[in-house]
Amino acid sequence: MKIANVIVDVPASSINQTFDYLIPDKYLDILQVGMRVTVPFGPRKIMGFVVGKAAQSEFKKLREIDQVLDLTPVLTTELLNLGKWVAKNTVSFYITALQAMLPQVLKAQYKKELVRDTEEQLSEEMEHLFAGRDVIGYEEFEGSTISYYQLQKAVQDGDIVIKYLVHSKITKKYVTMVQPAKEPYLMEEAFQDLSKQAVKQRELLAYFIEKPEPVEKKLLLKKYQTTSSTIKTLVDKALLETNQVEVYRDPHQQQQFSKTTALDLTEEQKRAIAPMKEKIANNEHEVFLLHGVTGSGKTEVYLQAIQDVIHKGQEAIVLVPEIALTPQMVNRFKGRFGSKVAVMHSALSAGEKYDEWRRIHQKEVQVVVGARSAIFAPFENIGIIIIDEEHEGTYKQEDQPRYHARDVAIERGKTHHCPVVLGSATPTLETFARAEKGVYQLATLSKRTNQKDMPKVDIIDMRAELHAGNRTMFSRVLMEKMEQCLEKGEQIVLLLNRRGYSTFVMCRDCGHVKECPHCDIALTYHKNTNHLKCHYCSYEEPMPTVCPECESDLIRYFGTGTQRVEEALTKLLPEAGIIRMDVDTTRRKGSHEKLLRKFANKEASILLGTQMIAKGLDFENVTLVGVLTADSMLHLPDFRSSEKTFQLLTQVSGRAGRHELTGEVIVQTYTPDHYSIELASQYDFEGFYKKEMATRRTFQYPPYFFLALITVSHPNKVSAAQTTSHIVKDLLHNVRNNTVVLGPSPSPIPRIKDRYRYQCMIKYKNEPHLREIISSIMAHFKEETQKGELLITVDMQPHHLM
Ligand SMILES: Nc1ncnc2c1ncn2[C@@H]1O[C@H](COP(=O)(O)OP(=O)(O)OP(=O)(O)O)[C@@H](O)[C@H]1O
Ligand SMILES: [Zn+2]
Ligand SMILES: [Zn+2]
Repeated sequence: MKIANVIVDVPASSINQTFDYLIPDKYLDILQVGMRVTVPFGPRKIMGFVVGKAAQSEFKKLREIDQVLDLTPVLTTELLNLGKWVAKNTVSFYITALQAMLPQVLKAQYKKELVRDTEEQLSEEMEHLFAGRDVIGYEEFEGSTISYYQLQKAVQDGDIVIKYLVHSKITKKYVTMVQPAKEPYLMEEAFQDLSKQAVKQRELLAYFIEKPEPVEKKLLLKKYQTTSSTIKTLVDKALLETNQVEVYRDPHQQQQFSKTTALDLTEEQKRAIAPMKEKIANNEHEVFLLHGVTGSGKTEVYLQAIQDVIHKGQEAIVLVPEIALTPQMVNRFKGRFGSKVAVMHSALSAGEKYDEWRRIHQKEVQVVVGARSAIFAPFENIGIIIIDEEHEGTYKQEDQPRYHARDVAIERGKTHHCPVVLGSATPTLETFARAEKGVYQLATLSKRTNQKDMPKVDIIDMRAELHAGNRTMFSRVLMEKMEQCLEKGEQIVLLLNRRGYSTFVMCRDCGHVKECPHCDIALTYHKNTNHLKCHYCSYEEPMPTVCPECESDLIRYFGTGTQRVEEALTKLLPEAGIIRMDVDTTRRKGSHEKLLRKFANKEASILLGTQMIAKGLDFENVTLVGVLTADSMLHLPDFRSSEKTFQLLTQVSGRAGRHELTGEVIVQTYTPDHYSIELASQYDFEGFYKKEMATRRTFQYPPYFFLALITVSHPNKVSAAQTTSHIVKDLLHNVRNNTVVLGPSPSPIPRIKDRYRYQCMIKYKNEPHLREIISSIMAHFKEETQKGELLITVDMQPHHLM
């Protein structure tokens, strides 16, 4: 097999095919599928992945692979296939999909070194190469006569470890360890021989006679108040030896994890977990929906299912939404499984992410807890995949490749013959519908583990407040409750949902919101033209000056930021400490955690924040939850706005009364009788599901129809519009009769970075060749897109329609 099929890193064109390269002799024995290589491509050298090997090529004049970057594959065959699947499903490039599976640092060039990892004698040539050192540069090996195959063998035997030294600032951390070089009795002898004046040397020897184990040099020096030269003297006398040991940057190093053990499950939990355990035991794939109210003990179910998987020697992937990946959450997994757990989330530095990835790659851990991209963890024997809060939008990647982690999870679950558990108090309609149909198996937890009822929710009509002369953003009831709460020394969570502010227009007198007559979706206010527009069907009208319902002139788009709320609150309740959590206060690394810790330590009574405070938090002293404006999301130009409102209200209500103290929730709104608010206040998921499903059916939205969104952007507005209408025409030619093609219409954000954006939406029920159709339409514009002016992006199953 002298030929390698390589996918090259050129995503700018339509290059989705492999290129053949000759494998130079020196790499013949070692090159494996899944390794990264550099290859000549035109005048340049670029990176690529080896995705196959062959004995022959249909091409005559092949160029040679330049360098092989890995000695062990970074992508398994499963991941290579998965990459193909992702590329196909999301209509993106294979190379882009492969890149998405690797940590940032493996997408770049890096330097390597060889680290000796055994005390045993290496082969003669190897000993010669290392020449008494523990670490040597990879170039030294390449300059030697030792073959790649010999090296690979030594690596496989665990005698030598290859470490990546990344060019950028991301480097590994080493510490120097000191240990005795001789048997204890010989050390004793040496101690006796030492002159009495050599106080420090004697102290160090005495230490190692007592404790003949490696110790970190830094600690040793500190303990005995001495310098490196003392150690060096003893090393020169062959009494001590030092070596470099790599330490993984453990982001959770500082924290203590108190060990937990499995709780006795409640009857409901037992019933929920039983079929999962069965599937795990039998290596069978199945998708479960674990539908459990907030505080019903879903996490305990995950933990005990994972326990089974670990027992079997298999691995588990747990996905958690980014913002819920708090120390609290991590502790629950580390507390149960200790060092078997790797954590992957975006707050880690690139180096830390790489370290965690490598711990997975080297099978040093069996569980990974992480945000979206952790779904690509390079495990090879997966026993369960869990997606907590499965309804969360962050599981959809909003960038190429636009995959949904849930889809990838199910695909991997099939390959590994293992169960996939989707957990949520408020599953998406798509998921719940599948569970109802029996495509997924439903497991329900209907009660809180503390045996308490869900906290009572009061809906406050803010229009009535206004009419009663209260122009603040806090209703009288909320003020009163907050004061009572503070008197009792209990804590408050206040949610200000900022998403969507100032895009929709509402009458402050009657709560009327302008909606599109054809789509039942709020119109978006366009400041530059002073018009209201619908982004689904392009309908538009001028911004009204008075409310069409009640003729009040208080119709406007309004905005309230967390900062303003904080200021107002400080004036009203000067004695209450307030912690504000929003994008501004959590930008710095670790600040999110710090703020939560402060709140947990009761350094403040009120936690005020955006939706990032709605998830996963579990504070026993929180008895009051206030939602300042429940409607703010309701009128976004998004068919999921009711669903998102219902989810958010349910989640945030779930933060109250999770332990001994009884909780209470106040929801302020201008539209108190909107079904998503009403039903959320009654914790009536099924009621909401039925109502919302009917709406979706009427307006032809998921889960009844699938969506695909094509966005075209171009610096020239006319070109963008024309290309889009060209695409619409092409689509209409090719799709089935019951498929709806909408557009061209301007994107909700009509211009980004001086590019004009138009979109076309496809609503379809069954269109088996849609991806091919779209691909071929895109190929039609290949020349233009290659020039860089025109950009066409495809989002299959879009989550946001921006
Ligand atoms: N079988 C059990 N017996 C006693 N306590 C339990 C049991 N299972 C879970 N708990 C406790 O109940 C509380 C709520 O459980 P958990 O946080 O797992 O619920 P959840 O459904 O994941 O909640 P949320 O969706 O709100 O995050 C936790 O403090 C947990 O330790
Ligand atoms: Zn009005
Ligand atoms: Zn419309």
